[in-house]
Amino acid sequence: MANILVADDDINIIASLQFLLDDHGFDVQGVTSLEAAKTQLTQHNFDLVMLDMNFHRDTTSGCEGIEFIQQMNKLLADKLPPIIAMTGWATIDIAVSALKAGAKDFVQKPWQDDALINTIQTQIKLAEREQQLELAQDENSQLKQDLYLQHGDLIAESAVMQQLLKQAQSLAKSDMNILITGENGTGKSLLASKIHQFSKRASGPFVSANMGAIVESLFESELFGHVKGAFTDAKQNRAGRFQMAQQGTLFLDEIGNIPLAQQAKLLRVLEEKQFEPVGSSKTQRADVRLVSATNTDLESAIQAGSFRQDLFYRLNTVTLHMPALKARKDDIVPLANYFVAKHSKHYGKNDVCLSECAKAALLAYHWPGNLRELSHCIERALFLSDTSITVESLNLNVTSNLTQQNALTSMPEDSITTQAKLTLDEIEFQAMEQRLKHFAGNVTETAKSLGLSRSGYYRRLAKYEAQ
Ligand SMILES: Nc1ncnc2c1ncn2[C@@H]1O[C@H](COP(=O)(O)OP(=O)(O)OP(=O)(O)O)[C@@H](O)[C@H]1O
Repeated sequence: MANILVADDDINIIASLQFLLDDHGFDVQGVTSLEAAKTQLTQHNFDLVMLDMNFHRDTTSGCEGIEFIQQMNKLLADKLPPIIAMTGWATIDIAVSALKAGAKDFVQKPWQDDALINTIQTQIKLAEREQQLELAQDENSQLKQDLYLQHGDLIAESAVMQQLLKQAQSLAKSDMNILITGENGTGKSLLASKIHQFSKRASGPFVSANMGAIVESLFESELFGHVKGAFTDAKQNRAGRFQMAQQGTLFLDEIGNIPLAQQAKLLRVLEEKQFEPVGSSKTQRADVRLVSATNTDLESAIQAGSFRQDLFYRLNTVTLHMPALKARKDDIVPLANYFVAKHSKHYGKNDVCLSECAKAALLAYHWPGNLRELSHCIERALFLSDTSITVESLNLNVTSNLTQQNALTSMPEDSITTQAKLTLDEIEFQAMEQRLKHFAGNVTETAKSLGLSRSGYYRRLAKYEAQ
């Protein structure tokens, strides 16, 4: 039901509008002064304002109404609902000035009921459409980010992955919340996007948010959005992930990283299926299917008091575990071939293949960084290879930056030349990758040793992955 504020010093006008609008299903709040109108507008959400232009018996200039519109536009900007100016007979100049000041339309008193209702409905619809447009623009940029996930191929030849996919496919049809566990780089995000594609919500958006990369002070704004002016840097209305994911799937990655204080806020949305953007008291329905992922042991985190048990139960109606790459050996060579094809295309190389010895080496390696490490390992090897990827070009025995230096010095001359052609970004990325290997895939330790926060680490990683 739409809420309408009627501001007029004549209580008869308020009463008759209340009567008429009530009859058409609107909720009406009446005020007889501009001060009261200002209080209402700053403290509550309205869908429309009907504003008289003169509030003192002896004034007919309309200046009071016009000044009020200008003042409210400055104060509330995008949060200001559409205003319809009410003018008396023969005051067309006032109506024009009101439109110039920011009113959306005007009606002349005495009004015709049908025309008035029509004007009100049109303005409310237009305002809604404007809001949806803003939301769609935010969604578009988010969807572009997620595109690579939506179209990513998923290689799963091992029995364990076949079984997991079958399970995911049947669970996807329900609307249950799903928790995906597994080490970093095992393909949790990719599985989440597949669950979305298998689900009834496939035609809706797939929106992801990395909880490890969100600064705590912006947590609510990121998830639930904010309205302009809600805090110092809130220059525009902004849709949060829950709004962007309406009728689709929201993927919360690194769920174990949500600070305790914020966990309560997420829990409330999951329990009540509704939320309010920061700075707004307008409640919105959360029509999303939640898939979350973690590489931490949430049950231990619950024991340690750093993760809420009630939130855990809300998130994991069902749990899917992504096995580490070393536990699905049958996938290693098909995945390596897939990455060779993918990166070859990117670098314009043709007909590069894995030597038999290289395949054996890939199978023997323990892959602490899982598929992400395999992908980067193949990409780097492609740089160094012409027709065949050899064991040497895979460079698999390196366990620290120091040994990486040694390995570099023992490389053939032309390989060093190729390394020397790497950009600073590529060198930095290699260093991050080596460090991750050194800490056996533990992101917290890796980030700490590089002097980065976890979120800083993920931001850099995301930058390379987008390249
Ligand atoms: N089965 C698969 N087939 C092909 N590519 C895959 C597969 N699984 C993962 N990948 C690719 O490996 C990389 C890492 O996967 P993804 O980001 O899904 O892992 P993750 O477990 O979510 O990692 P993190 O825990 O670090 O967020 C991505 O580039 C992804 O496209």
